[in-house]
Amino acid sequence: MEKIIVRGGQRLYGTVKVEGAKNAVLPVIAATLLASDGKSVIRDVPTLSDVFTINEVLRNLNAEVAFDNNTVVVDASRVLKEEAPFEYVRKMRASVLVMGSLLARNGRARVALPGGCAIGSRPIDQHLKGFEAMGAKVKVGNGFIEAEVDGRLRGAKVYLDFPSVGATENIMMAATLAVGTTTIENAAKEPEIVDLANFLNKMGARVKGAGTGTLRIEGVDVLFGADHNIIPDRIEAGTFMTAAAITGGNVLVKGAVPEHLSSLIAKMEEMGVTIIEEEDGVRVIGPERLKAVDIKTMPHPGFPTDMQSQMMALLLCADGTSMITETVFENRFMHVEEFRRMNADVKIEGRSVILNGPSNLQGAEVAATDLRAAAALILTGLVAEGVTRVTELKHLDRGYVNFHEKLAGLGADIERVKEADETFIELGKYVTDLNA
Ligand SMILES: CC(=O)N[C@H]1[C@@H](OP(=O)(O)OP(=O)(O)OC[C@H]2O[C@@H](n3ccc(=O)[nH]c3=O)[C@H](O)[C@@H]2O)O[C@H](CO)[C@@H](O)[C@@H]1O
Ligand SMILES: C=C(OP(=O)(O)O)C(=O)O
Repeated sequence: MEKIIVRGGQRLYGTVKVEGAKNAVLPVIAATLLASDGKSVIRDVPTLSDVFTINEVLRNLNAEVAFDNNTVVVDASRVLKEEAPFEYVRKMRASVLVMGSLLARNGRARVALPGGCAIGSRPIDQHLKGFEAMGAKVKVGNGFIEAEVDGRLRGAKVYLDFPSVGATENIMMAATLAVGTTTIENAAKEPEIVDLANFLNKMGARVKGAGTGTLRIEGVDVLFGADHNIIPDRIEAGTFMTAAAITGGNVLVKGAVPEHLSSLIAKMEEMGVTIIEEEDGVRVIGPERLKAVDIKTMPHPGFPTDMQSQMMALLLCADGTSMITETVFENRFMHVEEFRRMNADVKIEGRSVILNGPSNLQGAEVAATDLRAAAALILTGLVAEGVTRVTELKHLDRGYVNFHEKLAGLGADIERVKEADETFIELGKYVTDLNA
C-alpha cells in the first residue's frame, strides 16, 4: 500500500504549473469517436489514471489511441464497436460519456450502468431523457443501458431538470450528428462545456451558446478529426491556491485562469487571502489569520463542489464559525470523519457542515474517500502538528499529476512511500540514532 507522508509546519513559496483539465479532457476524448474521417490530436493532456481509463475504453471500441508527451492521438475512422463494459465504468463514471458519441455514430450504444459512488447515487436519467427526446429507445437491463435509434437521431428540445455537466456533454455530442437542431435548456455552463463545444466546432459541428444556459446544436452529416489544446485545470489550480493560503505562503499558480475561478477567488478574498492576477497565472498570499466564511456549492458559476473538501481544510484554520452547504451531491461529506481523526472541530448537520475554527489540527493516519478528499487531507497535513499519513492514493491519482512532488517543489515536507519503504526508512532512522 502506498501512502503520502506529510510533516506539517512549512510555508509554501514559489511557482507551480497546472496541468490540462481532467474534466475537460475526458469528454473531449469521448468526442473524438464522432470523427469518421481523420485523426484527432489532443494536447496538454494530463497523465492521470482517468485518462488511461478513457483511452482503454476507446481502444475497446476499436478506435486507435496513442498517448505520449501529454498528447493523445485518436483515429476513430474504423467501424466502432458499441459496448463500454463494467470494468471501465466501475473505475471511472465518466466512461458513460462515450454513449452520446456512439449513439450518434453507430445508432446504437451499450454502456454498463455506472451505479453510485462515494459522493452520491449519481443517476444518469437526464442523459437518457435527452437521447429519448432525440428518438432513441432506451432499455435498462442486466446491468447495462442500451440505446438504439432507427436511422439517425433527430434534433429535439431538451430541458434538463438540473444543469448536469455530464448530461449536457453527452446530449451535445449526440446532437452534433443528428438531423435538425437540438436545443438544451438549463444546460451546464462550466468552462469544460465551453472547451468541449470549441473542440466539436473544430471537428465541423455547429454548437452555439456554450457557457450560457441554452445550447443550440445544428446537426451535420459528418465530423472530422481536429487538433485541440485542453484548458488548464481550474480544480487543480484551486487546490494549489488553497495550499498557499493554508500555509500562509506566497505561490504563483501558473496557468490558473481567473475567470474560471471567480467564486473561489471571491471566497478566499473574504477570508483575508491576497489574490493577485498576474500575466501567466494567479498569485496567492496567505494571511497570518484566516476569517471564517459560509459556502454553498452550486453549478458554475457558483462555488464548485470539486473544491468543497479543500475549502473545508482551509476553513478548519479560520477564526470563527463557518458553514459549508453541499447542494450538488447528496453525500459528499465522507471526508469529515477523516478530518475529525485529525482533531478537526467539524460536524455534519443535514446537507451542511459546521466548523468551529481554528481547529488544533494534529497529524494522524487518514484514508482518502475520493480524489478531492485526498488532496484536502494532504493540505490539512501541511498545517497539522506532527505527521499525517494519507492512504487510498488511487483516488488522488485519478485527478492530480505528481501532487506530492509539486508540493515538495514549493517547500512542503512530503514524500510518497510504499509501506515497506516506510518501515525501512524508520529502521534506518533507528540505526542512525543508535550509532549517534
Ligand atoms: C468527469 C466530470 O466532468 N466530472 C464532474 C461532473 O460530474 P457529473 O457530470 O457526473 O456531474 P453532474 O453535473 O451530472 O451531477 C450533478 C448532480 O446532478 C445529478 N444528476 C446528474 C445527471 C443525471 O442524469 N441525473 C442527476 O440527478 C447528480 O446525481 C448530481 O447530484 O460535474 C460535477 C459537478 O460539477 C463534478 O463534481 C465532477 O467532477
Ligand atoms: C467528482 C469528480 O470527478 P468524477 O466525476 O470523475 O468522479 C471530481 O473531479 O472531483
